[in-house]
Amino acid sequence: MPPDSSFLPELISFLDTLPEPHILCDRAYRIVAANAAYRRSCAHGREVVGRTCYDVSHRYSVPCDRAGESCPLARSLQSGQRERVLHLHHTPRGEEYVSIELSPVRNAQGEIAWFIEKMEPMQVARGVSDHRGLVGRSPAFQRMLELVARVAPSEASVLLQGESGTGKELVASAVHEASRRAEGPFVAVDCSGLPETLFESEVFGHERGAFTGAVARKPGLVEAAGGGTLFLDEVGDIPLGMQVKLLRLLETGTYRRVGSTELRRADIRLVSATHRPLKRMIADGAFRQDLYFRINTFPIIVPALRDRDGDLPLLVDSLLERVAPNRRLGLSPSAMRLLAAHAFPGNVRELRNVLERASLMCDGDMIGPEHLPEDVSQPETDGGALPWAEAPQPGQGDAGGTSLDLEEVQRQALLRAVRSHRGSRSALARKLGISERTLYRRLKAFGIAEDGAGSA
Ligand SMILES: Nc1ncnc2c1ncn2[C@@H]1O[C@H](COP(=O)(O)OP(=O)(O)OP(=O)(O)O)[C@@H](O)[C@H]1O
Repeated sequence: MPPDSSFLPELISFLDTLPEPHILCDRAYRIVAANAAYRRSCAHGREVVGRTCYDVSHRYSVPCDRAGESCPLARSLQSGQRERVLHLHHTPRGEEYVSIELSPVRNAQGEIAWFIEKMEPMQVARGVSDHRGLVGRSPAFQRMLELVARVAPSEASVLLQGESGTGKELVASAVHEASRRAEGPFVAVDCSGLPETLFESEVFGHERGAFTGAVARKPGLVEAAGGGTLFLDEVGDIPLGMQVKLLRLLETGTYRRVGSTELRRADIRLVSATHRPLKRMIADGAFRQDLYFRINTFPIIVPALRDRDGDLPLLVDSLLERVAPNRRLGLSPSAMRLLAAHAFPGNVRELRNVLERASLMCDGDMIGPEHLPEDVSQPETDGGALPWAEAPQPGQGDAGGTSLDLEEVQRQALLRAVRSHRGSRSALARKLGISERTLYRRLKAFGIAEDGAGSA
């Protein structure tokens, strides 16, 4: 029986009033109508009615789930309810990430006959080379981005976990940009560099005369982030004494400036990040469990570069645009092969450093193996490239869960790097794509001496 379409004119005229792009599809994936917002921002003069959604958005000849992607329509047919996914869509502006919400519409017999598809372009990430923001298209990257798209519109506290240099700060700002607070400020605090007393006055502010040197009243970072997002980087480094104050802020939404009794109301959304194993720190008494639950409403693992299959060429193009914006630099196939064989323990930050150095070494337009640093261009002889494959991989082995594995991988890799390195500490830091201060901190945290002493 053909679906009852008598109510379609009313439905289409309702869709026309909605500000976001919407299309109406039938069960055979055919587009029955597109609203004014879709025609304005997505169609650009192309006729889409009568064509299938997979043809228009993906240029596929078969539905997405038969082309290896998740299809919200098939999922909605199965679940009988609303479904959301993130897809890379072909648009007149090139390929874009689009957050799709698909709602089934039932006919008089109660059967699903139509689907309303709402599409919201996600501006914070690109699947093609770009000179700013997050880029990537690997499955691991898309899984992470889908979580960002899901959580961003809410007020939930987000905890980003991942190795150093994976782009946690960029992901935090993507959460902010895709949220309702995007017009407000994004304030980042590096918790690793702040001793306890300074932390309190920096974060909560202080009154004049609150302590020696407090010559004027100063608003804190919580106040500066009002109406926006507060990003606590390296949250695992917050001293225990301060953790309780942060917990109180999150539980009551209020705080006091140092030296003041006045209770002030905070208007922030919290995003935190760490490369440290918080669960193990809780067991060791170094991190409060109650605070952990407060900051970790929505955990997101930011994948390591080695887990982002196929993203390397895209990242290389984007980062070359960033490090040498006025040149049209490319990579020779042999240089690309060397990069692909390298383990990148310092992740995207290390890749960026390698490319920045190569761009300075290369006078022409083509970066070759000779322009790459030795540990990348001569992996076998150097021994400095970190043997990640030999280290325990996240998810393998012991009972501590993801964060414990992550820490063990990092410890092992650092130990090997220190033992095989023949040079200064600053050279090692450069090679790993981290600052000397961060290297020092890591060595201390992992109990590794500078000569590589420490249990394997
Ligand atoms: N997906 C990505 N696309 C483009 N650039 C990226 C991406 N991920 C990381 N970068 C770049 O890599 C560098 C490191 O990123 P970022 O500082 O956000 O890492 P991090 O995980 O916060 O590091 P840390 O743990 O040491 O603070 C930055 O220059 C950032 O622009």
